[in-house]
Amino acid sequence: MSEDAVLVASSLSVHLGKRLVLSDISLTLPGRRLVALVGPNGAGKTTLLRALAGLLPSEGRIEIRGDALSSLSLQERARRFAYLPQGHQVHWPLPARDVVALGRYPHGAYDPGRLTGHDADAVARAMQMADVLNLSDRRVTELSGGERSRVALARVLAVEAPVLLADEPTASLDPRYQIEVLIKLRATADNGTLVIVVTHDLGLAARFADTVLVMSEGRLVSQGPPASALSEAIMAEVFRIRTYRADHEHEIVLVPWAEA
Ligand SMILES: Nc1ncnc2c1ncn2[C@@H]1O[C@H](COP(=O)(O)OP(=O)(O)OP(=O)(O)O)[C@@H](O)[C@H]1O
Repeated sequence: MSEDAVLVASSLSVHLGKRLVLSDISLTLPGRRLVALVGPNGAGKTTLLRALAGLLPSEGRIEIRGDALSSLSLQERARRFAYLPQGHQVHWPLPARDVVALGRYPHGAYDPGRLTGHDADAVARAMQMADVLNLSDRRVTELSGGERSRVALARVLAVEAPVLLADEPTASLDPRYQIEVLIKLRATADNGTLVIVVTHDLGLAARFADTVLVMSEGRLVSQGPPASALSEAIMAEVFRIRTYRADHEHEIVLVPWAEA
């Protein structure tokens, strides 16, 4: 394993029922990276995130900071992987602050009403980062979809794990918050975390990610910096689209434009 690799997957495969859903995926990802995981519907992105976090049985080997995932207790896995599932919903009328405090559960904070100073600080940092401090006392069941999404993001930020896995964290957000969430995740990566974000927004992926992983039919078909991983050839072959490409303020602009 290279010295600064945080997450290594070797020959990872996943069967769901009788279907081979992930096939022979190998990855080596260092910390301090924002990685976008993209691919058409059904390509296997959610399955890969869940397999990496050990939430699904898989064949192959996964190492997190040099330790085999299979050797770690469930609690230790939950401390090392913060996982934001797709369309995360909380159905209990808890105050937003208590939902965010659930992010400290893997650290032994079992009662959100009685946090240690250290846990309370982590919760406050996460709420500040996700811009939800003003929602602290509001019941999550009474928040808008976008507000709930940001509270859910704060919950995973509060874990302060070395790896943050987020499945479509911008899906129900307005354009300003989509950009803001990516800026926050970018800052989280810059602070040392390996952040892996599933997204269908190729423009956000191209602009904000250091590395893009492209999946198709359960395989990793392209990986690297956005400009090469999201080449025109990959766009045509994997997504069946052509894109408009430009530079703006020294960033890549990539807009899905037409069918290929
Ligand atoms: N429990 C299951 N049993 C069998 N097949 C499954 C199961 N769950 C998912 N699949 C299949 O596995 C494949 C990958 O699903 P996955 O949810 O990982 O894709 P995805 O890339 O995240 O898709 P999307 O962009 O639509 O969210 C799909 O073909 C899906 O139908």
